Amino acid sequence: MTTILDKIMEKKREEVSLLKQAGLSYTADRTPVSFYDRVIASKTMALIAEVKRASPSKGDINIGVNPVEQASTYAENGADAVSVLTDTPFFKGTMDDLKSVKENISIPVLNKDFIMDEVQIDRAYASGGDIILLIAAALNDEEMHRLYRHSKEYGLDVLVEVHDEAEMERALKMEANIIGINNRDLRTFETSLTTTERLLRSYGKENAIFVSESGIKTQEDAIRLKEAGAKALLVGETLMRAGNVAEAVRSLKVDL
Ligand SMILES: O=C(O)c1ccccc1NCC(=O)[C@H](O)[C@H](O)COP(=O)(O)O
Repeated sequence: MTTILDKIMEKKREEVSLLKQAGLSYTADRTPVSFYDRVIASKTMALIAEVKRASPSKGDINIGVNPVEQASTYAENGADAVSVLTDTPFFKGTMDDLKSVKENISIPVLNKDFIMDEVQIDRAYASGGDIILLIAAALNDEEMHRLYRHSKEYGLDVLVEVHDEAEMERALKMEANIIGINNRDLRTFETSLTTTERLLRSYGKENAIFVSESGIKTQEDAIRLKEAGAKALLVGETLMRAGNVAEAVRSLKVDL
Protein backbone atom coordinates (compact mmCIF):
# COMPACT_ATOMS: atom_id res chain seq x y z
CA MET A 1 0.00 0.00 0.00
CA THR A 2 1.34 3.46 -0.91
CA THR A 3 1.25 5.69 2.15
CA ILE A 4 1.18 9.50 2.34
CA LEU A 5 4.79 9.39 3.52
CA ASP A 6 5.72 7.43 0.38
CA LYS A 7 3.94 10.05 -1.74
CA ILE A 8 5.68 12.93 0.03
CA MET A 9 9.11 11.28 -0.37
CA GLU A 10 8.43 10.54 -4.03
CA LYS A 11 7.62 14.20 -4.68
CA LYS A 12 10.66 15.22 -2.59
CA ARG A 13 12.87 13.10 -4.84
CA GLU A 14 11.74 15.22 -7.83
CA GLU A 15 12.41 18.43 -5.88
CA VAL A 16 15.89 17.27 -4.91
CA SER A 17 16.66 16.30 -8.47
CA LEU A 18 15.63 19.80 -9.71
CA LEU A 19 17.66 21.39 -6.92
CA LYS A 20 20.73 19.47 -8.05
CA GLN A 21 20.11 20.24 -11.73
CA ALA A 22 19.94 23.94 -10.88
CA GLY A 23 23.49 23.53 -9.60
CA LEU A 24 23.11 26.27 -7.00
CA SER A 25 25.85 26.42 -4.46
CA TYR A 26 24.71 27.24 -0.98
CA THR A 27 27.31 29.17 0.89
CA ALA A 28 27.11 30.72 4.30
CA ASP A 29 29.31 31.27 7.30
CA ARG A 30 27.21 31.22 10.41
CA THR A 31 27.04 29.49 13.76
CA PRO A 32 23.66 27.83 14.31
CA VAL A 33 21.82 28.62 17.56
CA SER A 34 21.72 25.52 19.76
CA PHE A 35 18.32 24.15 20.75
CA TYR A 36 19.98 21.32 22.69
CA ASP A 37 21.85 23.73 24.97
CA ARG A 38 18.69 25.74 25.57
CA VAL A 39 16.72 22.66 26.63
CA ILE A 40 19.48 21.43 28.93
CA ALA A 41 19.55 24.82 30.69
CA SER A 42 15.76 25.17 30.88
CA LYS A 43 13.67 24.80 34.03
CA THR A 44 10.47 24.57 31.99
CA MET A 45 9.41 22.09 29.37
CA ALA A 46 10.70 23.41 26.05
CA LEU A 47 8.25 24.34 23.32
CA ILE A 48 8.90 24.11 19.59
CA ALA A 49 6.06 26.15 18.08
CA GLU A 50 5.30 25.43 14.46
CA VAL A 51 4.34 27.58 11.49
CA LYS A 52 2.05 25.22 9.56
CA ARG A 53 -0.29 26.57 6.88
CA ALA A 54 -1.76 23.23 5.80
CA SER A 55 -1.19 19.50 6.13
CA PRO A 56 -2.10 16.27 4.38
CA SER A 57 -4.24 15.15 7.33
CA LYS A 58 -6.13 18.43 7.92
CA GLY A 59 -6.01 20.32 4.60
CA ASP A 60 -5.82 24.11 4.99
CA ILE A 61 -5.20 25.11 8.61
CA ASN A 62 -4.23 28.80 8.48
CA ILE A 63 -3.41 29.57 4.91
CA GLY A 64 -3.24 33.35 5.28
CA VAL A 65 -0.83 33.35 8.21
CA ASN A 66 2.00 35.86 8.25
CA PRO A 67 4.91 33.56 9.24
CA VAL A 68 6.99 36.39 10.73
CA GLU A 69 4.14 37.71 12.91
CA GLN A 70 3.23 34.19 14.02
CA ALA A 71 6.84 33.28 14.85
CA SER A 72 7.43 36.58 16.64
CA THR A 73 4.38 35.97 18.83
CA TYR A 74 5.72 32.50 19.59
CA ALA A 75 9.15 33.87 20.54
CA GLU A 76 7.79 36.77 22.61
CA ASN A 77 5.64 34.42 24.68
CA GLY A 78 8.25 31.87 25.64
CA ALA A 79 8.66 29.42 22.76
CA ASP A 80 12.13 27.87 22.74
CA ALA A 81 12.30 27.26 18.99
CA VAL A 82 10.15 27.85 15.93
CA SER A 83 9.51 25.07 13.43
CA VAL A 84 8.84 26.24 9.88
CA LEU A 85 7.31 23.76 7.46
CA THR A 86 9.01 24.45 4.13
CA ASP A 87 7.45 21.72 2.01
CA THR A 88 5.20 23.30 -0.63
CA PRO A 89 3.16 20.53 -2.32
CA PHE A 90 1.70 19.05 0.88
CA PHE A 91 2.09 21.79 3.52
CA LYS A 92 2.08 25.03 1.46
CA GLY A 93 5.22 26.29 3.15
CA THR A 94 8.30 27.77 1.47
CA MET A 95 12.01 28.30 2.09
CA ASP A 96 11.23 32.04 2.03
CA ASP A 97 9.05 31.46 5.12
CA LEU A 98 12.10 30.01 6.87
CA LYS A 99 14.42 32.83 5.78
CA SER A 100 12.06 35.60 6.82
CA VAL A 101 11.33 33.97 10.20
CA LYS A 102 15.07 33.56 10.85
CA GLU A 103 15.72 37.23 10.06
CA ASN A 104 13.23 38.30 12.71
CA ILE A 105 13.73 36.07 15.74
CA SER A 106 16.73 34.97 17.78
CA ILE A 107 15.56 31.57 19.08
CA PRO A 108 16.52 28.44 17.08
CA VAL A 109 14.61 27.68 13.88
CA LEU A 110 13.79 24.15 12.75
CA ASN A 111 13.66 23.54 9.00
CA LYS A 112 10.73 21.12 9.02
CA ASP A 113 10.95 19.24 5.77
CA PHE A 114 11.43 15.75 4.42
CA ILE A 115 15.20 15.48 4.17
CA MET A 116 16.66 12.79 1.91
CA ASP A 117 19.77 14.43 0.47
CA GLU A 118 22.74 16.56 1.57
CA VAL A 119 21.72 19.36 -0.77
CA GLN A 120 18.62 20.04 1.38
CA ILE A 121 20.86 20.36 4.45
CA ASP A 122 23.20 22.75 2.61
CA ARG A 123 20.16 24.83 1.67
CA ALA A 124 18.74 24.75 5.20
CA TYR A 125 22.04 25.91 6.69
CA ALA A 126 22.42 28.70 4.14
CA SER A 127 18.81 29.78 4.70
CA GLY A 128 19.16 30.16 8.46
CA GLY A 129 17.98 26.79 9.78
CA ASP A 130 19.43 25.76 13.14
CA ILE A 131 17.77 22.34 13.46
CA ILE A 132 17.21 19.64 10.84
CA LEU A 133 14.57 16.92 10.92
CA LEU A 134 15.44 13.34 9.98
CA ILE A 135 12.45 10.98 9.89
CA ALA A 136 13.39 7.38 10.69
CA ALA A 137 10.37 6.02 8.81
CA ALA A 138 11.59 7.69 5.61
CA LEU A 139 15.30 6.80 5.75
CA ASN A 140 17.40 3.67 6.08
CA ASP A 141 20.30 3.46 8.55
CA GLU A 142 22.96 4.39 6.01
CA GLU A 143 20.99 7.48 4.92
CA MET A 144 20.27 8.50 8.51
CA HIS A 145 23.94 8.27 9.55
CA ARG A 146 25.19 10.08 6.46
CA LEU A 147 22.67 12.93 6.73
CA TYR A 148 23.19 13.18 10.49
CA ARG A 149 26.97 13.51 10.03
CA HIS A 150 26.52 16.10 7.28
CA SER A 151 24.25 18.22 9.52
CA LYS A 152 26.74 17.99 12.38
CA GLU A 153 29.54 19.27 10.12
CA TYR A 154 27.62 22.56 10.02
CA GLY A 155 26.96 22.47 13.77
CA LEU A 156 23.24 21.94 13.22
CA ASP A 157 21.07 20.23 15.80
CA VAL A 158 19.28 17.16 14.47
CA LEU A 159 15.81 16.09 15.57
CA VAL A 160 15.57 12.37 14.79
CA GLU A 161 11.90 11.46 14.58
CA VAL A 162 10.57 8.04 15.58
CA HIS A 163 7.14 6.50 15.97
CA ASP A 164 7.73 3.01 17.32
CA GLU A 165 10.17 0.80 19.22
CA ALA A 166 12.19 -0.30 16.17
CA GLU A 167 12.74 3.30 15.06
CA MET A 168 13.63 4.32 18.62
CA GLU A 169 16.28 1.57 18.75
CA ARG A 170 17.75 2.88 15.50
CA ALA A 171 17.84 6.48 16.80
CA LEU A 172 19.52 5.42 20.06
CA LYS A 173 22.04 3.26 18.23
CA MET A 174 23.20 6.25 16.20
CA GLU A 175 23.47 8.23 19.46
CA ALA A 176 20.99 10.91 18.43
CA ASN A 177 20.84 13.44 21.27
CA ILE A 178 17.43 14.90 20.34
CA ILE A 179 14.73 12.34 19.60
CA GLY A 180 11.23 13.35 18.54
CA ILE A 181 8.44 10.90 19.27
CA ASN A 182 5.74 11.55 16.72
CA ASN A 183 2.33 10.77 18.17
CA ARG A 184 0.99 10.77 14.63
CA ASP A 185 1.41 7.65 12.54
CA LEU A 186 2.52 9.15 9.23
CA ARG A 187 1.10 6.16 7.39
CA THR A 188 -2.45 6.30 8.79
CA PHE A 189 -2.64 9.80 10.43
CA GLU A 190 -3.89 8.19 13.62
CA THR A 191 -2.66 10.40 16.49
CA SER A 192 -2.42 9.37 20.13
CA LEU A 193 -0.36 10.76 23.02
CA THR A 194 -0.06 7.20 24.34
CA THR A 195 2.72 6.73 21.74
CA THR A 196 4.98 9.04 23.78
CA GLU A 197 3.90 7.42 27.05
CA ARG A 198 4.53 3.90 25.76
CA LEU A 199 7.95 4.63 24.26
CA LEU A 200 9.16 6.62 27.27
CA ARG A 201 8.12 3.82 29.63
CA SER A 202 10.72 1.68 27.85
CA TYR A 203 13.32 4.27 26.79
CA GLY A 204 12.82 7.32 29.02
CA LYS A 205 16.06 6.70 30.94
CA GLU A 206 18.20 6.78 27.80
CA ASN A 207 20.59 9.65 27.28
CA ALA A 208 18.68 11.97 24.93
CA ILE A 209 16.25 14.86 25.00
CA PHE A 210 12.83 13.49 24.11
CA VAL A 211 10.45 15.76 22.22
CA SER A 212 6.78 14.77 22.04
CA GLU A 213 5.33 15.78 18.66
CA SER A 214 1.81 16.15 17.20
CA GLY A 215 -1.73 16.11 18.54
CA ILE A 216 -0.95 18.29 21.58
CA LYS A 217 -3.84 20.62 22.40
CA THR A 218 -3.99 21.66 26.05
CA GLN A 219 -1.96 22.38 29.16
CA GLU A 220 -3.27 19.05 30.53
CA ASP A 221 -1.66 17.33 27.53
CA ALA A 222 1.62 19.13 28.25
CA ILE A 223 1.58 18.04 31.91
CA ARG A 224 0.73 14.48 30.92
CA LEU A 225 3.69 14.37 28.50
CA LYS A 226 6.02 15.93 31.07
CA GLU A 227 5.01 13.19 33.51
CA ALA A 228 5.80 10.63 30.82
CA GLY A 229 9.36 12.04 30.62
CA ALA A 230 9.29 14.36 27.60
CA LYS A 231 11.50 17.45 27.96
CA ALA A 232 10.04 19.30 24.98
CA LEU A 233 6.87 19.55 22.88
CA LEU A 234 6.36 20.26 19.20
CA VAL A 235 2.98 21.89 18.53
CA GLY A 236 1.55 23.02 15.20
CA GLU A 237 -2.17 22.98 14.51
CA THR A 238 -3.29 24.03 18.00
CA LEU A 239 -1.20 27.21 17.81
CA MET A 240 -2.08 27.91 14.18
CA ARG A 241 -5.82 27.80 14.98
CA ALA A 242 -5.66 29.57 18.35
CA GLY A 243 -7.79 32.70 18.76
CA ASN A 244 -5.17 34.07 21.15
CA VAL A 245 -1.81 32.71 20.05
CA ALA A 246 0.16 34.40 22.86
CA GLU A 247 -2.03 32.85 25.53
CA ALA A 248 -1.93 29.43 23.83
CA VAL A 249 1.89 29.49 23.80
CA ARG A 250 2.12 30.54 27.46
CA SER A 251 -0.32 27.81 28.51
CA LEU A 252 1.93 25.12 27.00
CA LYS A 253 5.02 26.25 28.92
CA VAL A 254 4.88 24.06 32.02
CA ASP A 255 7.48 23.78 34.80
CA LEU A 256 9.60 20.66 34.82
O1 LIG B 1 0.52 16.86 9.97
C1 LIG B 1 0.35 15.99 9.09
O2 LIG B 1 -0.76 15.74 8.60
C2 LIG B 1 1.51 15.23 8.54
C3 LIG B 1 1.28 14.26 7.58
C4 LIG B 1 2.34 13.56 7.03
C5 LIG B 1 3.63 13.82 7.44
C6 LIG B 1 3.87 14.78 8.40
C7 LIG B 1 2.83 15.48 8.96
N1 LIG B 1 3.03 16.45 9.90
C8 LIG B 1 4.32 16.95 10.27
C9 LIG B 1 4.46 17.06 11.71
O3 LIG B 1 5.32 16.41 12.24
C10 LIG B 1 3.55 17.97 12.49
O4 LIG B 1 3.39 19.15 11.76
C11 LIG B 1 4.05 18.37 13.86
O5 LIG B 1 4.42 17.28 14.63
C12 LIG B 1 2.94 19.17 14.59
O6 LIG B 1 1.77 18.40 14.66
P1 LIG B 1 0.37 19.04 15.14
O7 LIG B 1 0.63 19.77 16.43
O8 LIG B 1 -0.56 17.90 15.32
O9 LIG B 1 -0.03 19.98 14.06
